[in-house]
Amino acid sequence: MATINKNLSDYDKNALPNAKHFRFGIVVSEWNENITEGLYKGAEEALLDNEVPAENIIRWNVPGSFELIYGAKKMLQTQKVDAVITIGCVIQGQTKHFDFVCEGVTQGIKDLNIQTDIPVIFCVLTDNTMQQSIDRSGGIHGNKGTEAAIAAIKMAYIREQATLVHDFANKNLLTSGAAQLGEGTPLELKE
Ligand SMILES: Nc1c(NC[C@H](O)[C@H](O)[C@H](O)CO)[nH]c(=O)[nH]c1=O
Ligand SMILES: CC(=O)[C@@H](O)COP(=O)(O)O
Repeated sequence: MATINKNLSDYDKNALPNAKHFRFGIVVSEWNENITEGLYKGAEEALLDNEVPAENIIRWNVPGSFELIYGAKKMLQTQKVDAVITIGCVIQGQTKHFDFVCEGVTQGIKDLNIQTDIPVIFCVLTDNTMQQSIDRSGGIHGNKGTEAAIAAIKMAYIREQATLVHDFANKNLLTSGAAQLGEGTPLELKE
């Protein structure tokens, strides 16, 4: 389904996990800041709407979308976050630079998701025109920043649950390799 067939801002709050205890890093590109500020606003509002405390949202700015990769890497290495949202807007110019920036950012953020344990969300518009970017950062098609924040909440939850299951299994494996269910042993949420 293409963006024109769905509103990027639509989500069902009741279908989302509790996000109050999660910390989110948001790395924002300064290129096309009229767009990236709108994307950030959408992401921030969606996190706050889901009761994420303001102090649990850490924002860093970087010069351009290509620097989102390094900014996200240092954010997840140093800020004890449960997910990172990378926000950028790349618009086609006269040269092939657009292709290389878009490919580089896409591959770099993909690599972070493979090489680290923290989900990194791709909120980078790669548009042909400024109008397309306006339409997707709070315009007629909604806000991709909102979509990214909801994805960040869902992925932080998946990471939390996967960690619990992994730790539980490691602590309670029988010689057979089956997980031993202790009598009334509650799963303790990791700090
Ligand atoms: N043209 C756009 C850029 N270009 C700059 C690069 O992202 C990068 O900052 C530079 O090559 C130095 O490493 N960045 C965007 O975010 N959006 C553009 O449209
Ligand atoms: C994505 C870009 O770097 C691009 O907007 C720069 O414009 P140009 O290709 O005209 O140099």
